[in-house]
Amino acid sequence: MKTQYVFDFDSTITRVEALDLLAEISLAGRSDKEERIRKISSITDLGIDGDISFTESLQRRVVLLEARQDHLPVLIEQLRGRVSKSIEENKEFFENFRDQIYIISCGFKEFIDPIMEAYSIPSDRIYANTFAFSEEGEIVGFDQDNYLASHNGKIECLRQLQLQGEVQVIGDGYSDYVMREAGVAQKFFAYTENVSRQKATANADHIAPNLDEFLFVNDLPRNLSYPKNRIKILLLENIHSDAFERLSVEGFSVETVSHSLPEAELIEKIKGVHVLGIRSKTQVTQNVLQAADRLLAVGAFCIGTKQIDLEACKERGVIVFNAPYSNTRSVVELALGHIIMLMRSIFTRSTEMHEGHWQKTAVNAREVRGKVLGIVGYGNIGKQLSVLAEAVGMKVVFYDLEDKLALGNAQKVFDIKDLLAQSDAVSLHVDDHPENKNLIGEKELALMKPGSFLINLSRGFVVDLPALKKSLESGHLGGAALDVYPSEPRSNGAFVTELAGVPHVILTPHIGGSTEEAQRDIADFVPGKIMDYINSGNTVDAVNFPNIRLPKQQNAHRFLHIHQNVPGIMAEINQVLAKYEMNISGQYLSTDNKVGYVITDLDKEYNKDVIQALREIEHTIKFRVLY
Ligand SMILES: NC(=O)c1ccc[n+]([C@@H]2O[C@H](COP(=O)([O-])OP(=O)(O)OC[C@H]3O[C@@H](n4cnc5c(N)ncnc54)[C@H](O)[C@@H]3O)[C@@H](O)[C@H]2O)c1
Ligand SMILES: O=C(O)[C@H](O)COP(=O)(O)O
Repeated sequence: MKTQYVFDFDSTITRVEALDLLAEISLAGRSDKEERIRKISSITDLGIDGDISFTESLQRRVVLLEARQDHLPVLIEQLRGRVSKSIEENKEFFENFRDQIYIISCGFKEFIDPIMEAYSIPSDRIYANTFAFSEEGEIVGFDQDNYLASHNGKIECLRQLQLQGEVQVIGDGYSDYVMREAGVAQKFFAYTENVSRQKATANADHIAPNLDEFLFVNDLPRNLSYPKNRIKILLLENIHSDAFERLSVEGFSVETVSHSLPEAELIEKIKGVHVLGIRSKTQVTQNVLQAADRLLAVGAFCIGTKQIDLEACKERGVIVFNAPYSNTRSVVELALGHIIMLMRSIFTRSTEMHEGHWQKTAVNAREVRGKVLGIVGYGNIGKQLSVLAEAVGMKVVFYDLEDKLALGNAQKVFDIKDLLAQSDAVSLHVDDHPENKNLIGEKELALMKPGSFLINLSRGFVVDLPALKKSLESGHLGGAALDVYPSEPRSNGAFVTELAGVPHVILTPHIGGSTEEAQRDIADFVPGKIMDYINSGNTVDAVNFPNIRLPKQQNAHRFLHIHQNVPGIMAEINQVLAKYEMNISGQYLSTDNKVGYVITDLDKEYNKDVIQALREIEHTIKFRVLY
């Protein structure tokens, strides 16, 4: 016997309560509109939660509505645009299962019928109230004899239908779950895509945040192979709330933690997580990855990615994204600020003022105009700094391991020693490669011009701090500004550094990239990349993986196969596809020396056994089906 699916309408099929919307239309332009709408909404809720009888709720609302027949076409038009997103996306389910679907609603057939007609559900499968009109076309009431106009009317309505087979109710309110409670339905799915009501979720056999989840649980044909709400995303380190917002709106289940987690805690927390979001503090090690049983992607919500074992991620088919430019400008502005503050002895003057001492002097206060700025590491940040420093009149020299185009009037030097010897300020912007440890040590500091300044906003391990302290205390270096340290705390709180208390030293707590603009931009950029990968398989801008931009596919299935790059594997994949007579509409491949990533688009219908066969191919790392 076939399962019968009984859907509620308001706030389930549609995102809104239709009578609330009707009130907006019928009361438009009235001075008491807001007051009446508030009353109607609260009466709606009282009825839905079962706190007053439904008949009473309906009567009171109809009086307040003062609606007319000619308001209904406007309402229907607006409702068409407010169908729940996942219901719209699974229209085919309604078409294919229309003989097993009923709508039982305490709303009104006058607006439900035309909406459901577009979903192939005929009027005779829709059970709802009907309006009563005056001769002038005013809505004056409703058919009081309809079961659905009375308290617990849905129970009686469903009982009268005498449906055979299991009856599943999908709805958001009290009147829906009581059908299961009364024994006329066997299962109740609390539908929370639009509203989550405590009484409904507490009494549900299953909570369905969208129709995809309902279809997945019932193993019914659906638009998405895996519901998005089942994809768990863990965001650590106080990532900007826009990221949470974007990913949640997309339908993913997102959890946030305000700080970084040590390895042991992350090992526990990572289980079942599909996407991990971190910043510069969280170490994604082999051990963490071993525990990560569902991990598909890691998002570094920053520039640096050396905190992540990129190779181990790749070997496990875990794609890593970062935000390579989002905070570049913020770092540059702070670096320039540090340079100016050091040249003018601003922190010394400011400290004196805080201690109640007025010291107006030009000693050790110089303009930056005409001074030489030495930039070590002429990448994204180094280049931007070069441009801004020249704009304030500095002469720029730079040193990079790679051959780089000099911007503006900047001069390339071929040996770091030349840069150190001629610069009034040296600013470090090298990447976080381990070989850069102690790039600036005792020897390099000794080569710097007497009275010059060192600025480090790259990585803490790049500078030998005891050597820097010695150089500053000896009076050789004029001052320093540090934003990064060899060891940084996981969360805000106590911090100790040997540079504390040393004069002419500016210390900032790794805030180069911590501006509202940068963090907002990162929170937009990285989730965009993650969603692109999860939803369509795109790996454009992945840090550790072959990059591939895929075309959008209509009416097709997409198989994503990640494998070790060994000879013959493509042939094997295609043999399997041929064996199962897959009709391939597109195939894309990208490889590097370790892994291969092949994407196959197929016609809608296919033999599901092919999935297992593809998974079983030797050297397969990960396999995913989209749509
Ligand atoms: N303080 C902060 O909040 C903050 C924010 C963002 C980035 N950063 C750090 O800033 C640094 C630079 O970032 P980016 O986006 O410009 O990186 P990038 O990769 O664009 O540039 C780094 C450049 O350094 C060069 N380089 C590496 N080692 C070198 C060496 N030993 N000598 C000379 N050149 C060397 C590389 O060739 C490259 O051109 C990174 O370490 C990054 O982690 C810090
Ligand atoms: O790599 C980076 O972008 C910077 O070091 C900033 O890191 P954060 O996001 O941890 O401040």
